[in-house]
Amino acid sequence: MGREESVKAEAGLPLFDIKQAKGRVCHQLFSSTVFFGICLIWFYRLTNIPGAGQQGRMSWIGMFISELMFSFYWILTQPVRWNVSYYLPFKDRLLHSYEEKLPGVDIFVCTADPIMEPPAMVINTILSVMAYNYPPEKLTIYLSDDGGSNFTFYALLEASHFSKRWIPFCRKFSIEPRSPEAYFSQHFDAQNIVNPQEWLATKKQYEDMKERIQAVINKGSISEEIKNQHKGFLEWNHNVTKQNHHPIVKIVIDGRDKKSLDNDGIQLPTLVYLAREKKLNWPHNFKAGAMNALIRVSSEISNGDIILNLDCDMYANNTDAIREALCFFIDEQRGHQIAYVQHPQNFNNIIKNDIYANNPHAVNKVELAGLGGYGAALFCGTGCFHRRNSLCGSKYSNENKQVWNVKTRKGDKRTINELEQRSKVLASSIYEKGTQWGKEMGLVYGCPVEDIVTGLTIQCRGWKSVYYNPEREAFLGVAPATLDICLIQFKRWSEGMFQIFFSKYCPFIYGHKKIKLCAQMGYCIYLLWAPLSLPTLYYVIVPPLCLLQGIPLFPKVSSPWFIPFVYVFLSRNIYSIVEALRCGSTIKAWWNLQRMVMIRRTTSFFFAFVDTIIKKLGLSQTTFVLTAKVAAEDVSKRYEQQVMEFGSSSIMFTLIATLAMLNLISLAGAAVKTVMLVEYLKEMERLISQVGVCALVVMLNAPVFEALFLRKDKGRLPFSVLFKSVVFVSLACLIPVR
Ligand SMILES: O=c1ccn([C@@H]2O[C@H](COP(=O)(O)OP(=O)(O)O[C@H]3O[C@H](CO)[C@@H](O)[C@H](O)[C@H]3O)[C@@H](O)[C@H]2O)c(=O)[nH]1
Ligand SMILES: [Mn+2]
Repeated sequence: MGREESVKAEAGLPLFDIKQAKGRVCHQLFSSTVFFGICLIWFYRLTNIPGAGQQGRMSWIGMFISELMFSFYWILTQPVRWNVSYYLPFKDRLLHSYEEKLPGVDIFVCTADPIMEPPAMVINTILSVMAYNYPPEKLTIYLSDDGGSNFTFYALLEASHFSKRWIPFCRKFSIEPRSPEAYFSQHFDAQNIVNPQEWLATKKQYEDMKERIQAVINKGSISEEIKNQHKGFLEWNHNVTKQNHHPIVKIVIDGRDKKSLDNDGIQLPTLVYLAREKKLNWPHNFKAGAMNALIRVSSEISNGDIILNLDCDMYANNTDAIREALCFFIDEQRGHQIAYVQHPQNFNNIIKNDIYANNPHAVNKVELAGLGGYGAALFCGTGCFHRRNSLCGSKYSNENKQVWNVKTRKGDKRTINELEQRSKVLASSIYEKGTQWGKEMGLVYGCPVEDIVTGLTIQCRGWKSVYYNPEREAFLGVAPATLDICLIQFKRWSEGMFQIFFSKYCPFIYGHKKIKLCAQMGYCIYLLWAPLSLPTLYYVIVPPLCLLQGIPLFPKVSSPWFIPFVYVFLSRNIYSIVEALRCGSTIKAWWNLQRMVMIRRTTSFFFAFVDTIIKKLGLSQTTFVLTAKVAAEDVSKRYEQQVMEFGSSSIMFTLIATLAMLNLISLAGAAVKTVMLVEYLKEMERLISQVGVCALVVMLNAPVFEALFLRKDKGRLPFSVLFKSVVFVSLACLIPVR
């Protein structure tokens, strides 16, 4: 077949395929046996409540309620596991038949603080997306700087110069990934470098640039010499602070300009710097506000039909990612239903065995893929391609097939100044007053997980969404490298999600008849993280207390009722190990995950639960605690060595230590009593399950004990935490258990 003919033959073919994972029926059968076991446990709990006045009655009822909550949560996690689906794009078909019809793509990169998100990191993300394999005249990149920092602006200018060398270099040698930092930090075999001279020169230019940026930041101000190079610096008079400044919009590279060429004479993509206006005491709605300003400003400047949004640490790791994502949107049969294509969040700093469980293998490969199977992939805030229309609030309609806008910016005759002036109006803080922005239009305001709630509203307007998890990760970011940061991040997430559950957006109500019941349940796997803290806390507090006082909470080992408990416990855990291994995890990583799950639930989720209630009562306001993307040298070193980082006496750490100590002391107490008291020994057959539960908690907490007793480095738990935890545990042991 000649090219012409093959183009014709391919024109009508689907651009993507959906494959369902095998074993659905098997899984359902397995789920039903576990469910049967759960029912037996309920029955046992109900029929064996200690009588009024008997010791342990309240504790028993508490166990029953906790187990009910666990069971209910487990039920929520099942439907997604029956519908795991994989989406496969055919980018070659796109290449052959649609090259001229490619739509404009606008890429948004968000940053918010030049200290926690170093400009050198931000521009690596920018450079990686500028070098995408996509027609540059159809590509526009926007950097939203909520930090309003001239350092970030300066770094962006530097990046715009370096891109002239970087993009042709990437093209010529087809290099991957296209973030210079990530590329040059790979291990290279000298023989494999095609052109060592050019390679070295590019590397040198990159490193010089990095040094210049670092020098400016170290100095703490920008020299007059640099300021004279670009009139954009004039925007930063001494009134500009992070929280308070006028809107700044600068078109750094204008793709229409005949002079904006790279070193090979090829057009550069358009590059825009934006710092939306901020005023003290005026809500700016954090990232959601930044995204909405980006949507408006970009509609003025380039108005690409497709929007890719990225956090500043998420560099592009696959040059063809745009083309792959486009397959889903452009497909002639099903493409018009799709609002967004979400990629999983992957990180390039995951260490062996992943001590903080930053890479949730089973979530990425099973749960999210299962939700995707119901057409309700979550929007996770970064690594997501959107259809501009649907993000702006339009409803899905079967009739309106999108006509893609294939025009480039070339036809736009407005001057840069006109564009910037108009954009400033759109980026001013009063612009949204009295409009539907943050409600029906753009990202939804008022929630720390603006992404999840926005995704849900889009689906409830009739759109479908795709979860796409390609073999080669499309984006890689920076995962938290200390326990503290992890827990704060999970607190923000769990709090935001629980807020959604309690708001008018609760999937069971808001999504009723709009998304599938199984998808509503799937959403609640995450939305109900916070309340899951309660039964977990119960399970790590009450059994050890009861053990100390010799009150049994589980059936005897010889009783037939012991079987459902063992079955549910073993089947759940063996299943979860198998699932993790199949998703590419390791046993050690799985074990670390169990520890992190326990710690998150008893700290982050618990504080999130409390804070959500306080907020519901109107006592405080929504906040967004930014995740730091850099760590001190010794901290990073301990991270590399897989040593947990504590190093402070935060209230979360005190809670972790207290719970660990409680279980340890209770175990020790039980051991002493077994040896000393004959009656206690007789009860052992009924207490042994509790010994098991406590022992498990103690084993999971091994790194906590190490940090309390053994370590000498700065990341250990301070003595004050040990002291407080012992006091709390002693007090707890004095409480009479009912
Ligand atoms: O006022 C703000 C606060 C944050 N950001 C940006 O939002 C992104 C995410 O912030 P980060 O601190 O990295 O939060 P993470 O916990 O890593 O973010 C996850 O969770 C967020 C919701 O809680 C989502 O918005 C993110 O996309 C998702 O990666 C970053 O690029 C920030 O620069 C802003 O632009 N303005
Ligand atoms: Mn992040």
